[in-house]
Amino acid sequence: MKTFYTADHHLHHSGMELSFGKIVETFEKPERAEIILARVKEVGLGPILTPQDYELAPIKRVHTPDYVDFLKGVYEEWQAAGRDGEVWPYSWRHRSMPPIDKAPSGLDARLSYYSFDMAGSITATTWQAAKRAADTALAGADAVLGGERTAFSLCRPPGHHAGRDFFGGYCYLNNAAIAVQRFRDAGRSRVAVLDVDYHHGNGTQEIFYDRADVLVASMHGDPDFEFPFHLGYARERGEGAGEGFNLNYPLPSGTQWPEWSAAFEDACRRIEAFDAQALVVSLGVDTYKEDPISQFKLDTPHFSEIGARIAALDLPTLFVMEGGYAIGALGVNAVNVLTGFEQAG
Ligand SMILES: NCCCNCCCCCS
Ligand SMILES: [Zn+2]
Repeated sequence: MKTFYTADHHLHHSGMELSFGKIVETFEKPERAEIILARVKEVGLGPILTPQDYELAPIKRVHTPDYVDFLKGVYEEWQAAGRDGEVWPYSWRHRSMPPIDKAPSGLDARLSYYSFDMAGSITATTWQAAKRAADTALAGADAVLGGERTAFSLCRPPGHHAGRDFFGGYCYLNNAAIAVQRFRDAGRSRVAVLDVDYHHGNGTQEIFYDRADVLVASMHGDPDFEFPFHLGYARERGEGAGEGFNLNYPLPSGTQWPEWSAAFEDACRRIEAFDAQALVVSLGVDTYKEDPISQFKLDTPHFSEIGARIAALDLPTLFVMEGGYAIGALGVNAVNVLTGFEQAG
């Protein structure tokens, strides 16, 4: 299996995070990608390739031009406003407020408009890192389109919380969605997304919510208690042409393998029935029992079983790295999915 990776991910590193009332080092740190890369090498998964520069067109097939322009230019605006440090939004629309349908002009107002939380900041080089993560997903998609049965896009920063025009949850560009659209633009008429990250893939849901050509399935911490809180309920099944093509499996705190795998199996069966021509897996491994910010109880061998079951879907498959914050086990857990896939034959 080919792995696509670029050291350009180091260009994004939020200096801090507000976690349960304390300023801490961000959980989404560069070391994450390095640990996974080391494990890829240790098991001899396959060649490690640097993605080319895909420019902006494939990104703008998913994200709005104004959002892309915003992400690209916001740090410069921040500096022009006489500010240093990192760019942080700090206010968001409440459900009681009337919606606004176009971006305001003020810097802080646009930061609010183009985000939904303050899990991560925007540094002077975040845009570059996010763009290269999208390149990494595109290179993986092109490898599968070129005939590879599967590929691994070791993306950082992650992407599944980013929507058409908003960042949040450590995500800025939706790498998995950009890969899905790459498959669609190459003529794969139906593409499935399987989001196994602990958190609901709210960005991916939003991007494909009104579409029947992309089936999105996510099993995750119930939004009644878990980030991203505001959505991820089973009643959210898509809208318009997309009705029935969005599958949410919210699960309770403390969920263990039997319950998690039952939801996962149902999602796999729905993907089999969808008759997709390609599969994109949003590979988060924060479902692990010792993940510092998550509440599920999967264990390291379970990640091999996840990979084996995905292989049984018998689809051209792209794995796109998302979350996973238990630094000690992150490499083994993430790569177990990939070796589990390969060993299933
Ligand atoms: N500060 C602790 C809560 C972190 N909230 C954002 C979680 C994003 C997970 C991305 S997979
Ligand atoms: Zn997550």
